[in-house]
Amino acid sequence: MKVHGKAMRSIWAEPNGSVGIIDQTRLPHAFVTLRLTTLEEAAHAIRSMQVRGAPLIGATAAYGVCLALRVDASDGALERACALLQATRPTAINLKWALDGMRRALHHLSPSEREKAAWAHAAALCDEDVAINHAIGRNGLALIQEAWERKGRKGRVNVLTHCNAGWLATVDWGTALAPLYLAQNEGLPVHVWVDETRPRNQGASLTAWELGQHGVPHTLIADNVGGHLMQHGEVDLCIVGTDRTTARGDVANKIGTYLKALAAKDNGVPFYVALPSPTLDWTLEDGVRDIPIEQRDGRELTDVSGRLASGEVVTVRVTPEGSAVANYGFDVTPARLVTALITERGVCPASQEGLLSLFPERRRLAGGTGT
Ligand SMILES: CSC[C@H]1O[C@H](OP(=O)(O)O)[C@H](O)[C@@H]1O
Repeated sequence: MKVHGKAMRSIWAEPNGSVGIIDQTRLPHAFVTLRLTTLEEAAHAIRSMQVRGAPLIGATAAYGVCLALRVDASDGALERACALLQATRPTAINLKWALDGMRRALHHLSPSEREKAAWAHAAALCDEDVAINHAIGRNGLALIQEAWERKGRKGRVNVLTHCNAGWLATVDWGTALAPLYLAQNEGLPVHVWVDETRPRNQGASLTAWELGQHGVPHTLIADNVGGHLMQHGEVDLCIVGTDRTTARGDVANKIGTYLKALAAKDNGVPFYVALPSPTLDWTLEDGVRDIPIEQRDGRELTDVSGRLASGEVVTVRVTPEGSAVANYGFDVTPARLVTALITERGVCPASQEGLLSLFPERRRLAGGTGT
């Protein structure tokens, strides 16, 4: 997507063998890029959320393996790199998907062949992500166009989104926001209600920023406003991302998504999940029971960062000393609350049969290991 008019991706390989990323912890107050040169720097980038978003986490892990193999391309080094990267964050399945893909691409090669093959596989993974997301954009665009027709092509189509499932969460285009970018490019009058998404404020800091860069009309709202807007007919549809979706359509996504889905169900508002196939966990069915939910440092809740009038960015504490803090990063929306899943292969019901209709090659695995 474009940053200050210049087209760029969220991650890229530099000619000197380093990996370029956008430091998302600095947005929206500063646009800073970093160069990762070691496995440890790649792992830190994921752990610290300099990069975040399920697809981008996977891409960063793939490049982290490349950086590791430059130092040591032995079987042991490959396994140690995958283990270190896998341990960075537990919920997004794309991490495991990317690392499993790197292992499959590399384990049969001799150590001397591995680094070159790793860089090629990581690059191909990134290109595949861009193509998947653009296809999700096209499939989601049709839903926005249908909403526009339902409104008699009057006013604007109001879409609510939670957290950041935009191009910053992927290599490019985004998942939940891809349909909005395509709608904007088509001249459809869209408007986005952007949940701020406490405590990390990915909506306020990232979604609002990237929509603004692309000129997409949007309004930032507190996390608890969405239900009120739905009650008053101000939301035509919801589109959110996912970090892991089970074989029967249960959706793990940023904390608070489940509550939005409940409000949408109660008000008859379509609730869509943009789901790239690498984010599907075919080995699980019951997401509430089985998807691991990340718990992060309580300081993400007790402290907030912001920019002073002087331009200095500071961090301040907003809670009393001594209060216990629970910082759950994700929740799981049961499939029954999801109107449909927007995948790169089309839109389907949030169900095992719905997913198998788009991914029939998985039918032989359904009910088996699923991998
Ligand atoms: C397209 S994946 C976006 C997904 O990832 C976010 O989580 P985090 O920012 O903690 O990596 C959030 O759940 C988004 O929906």
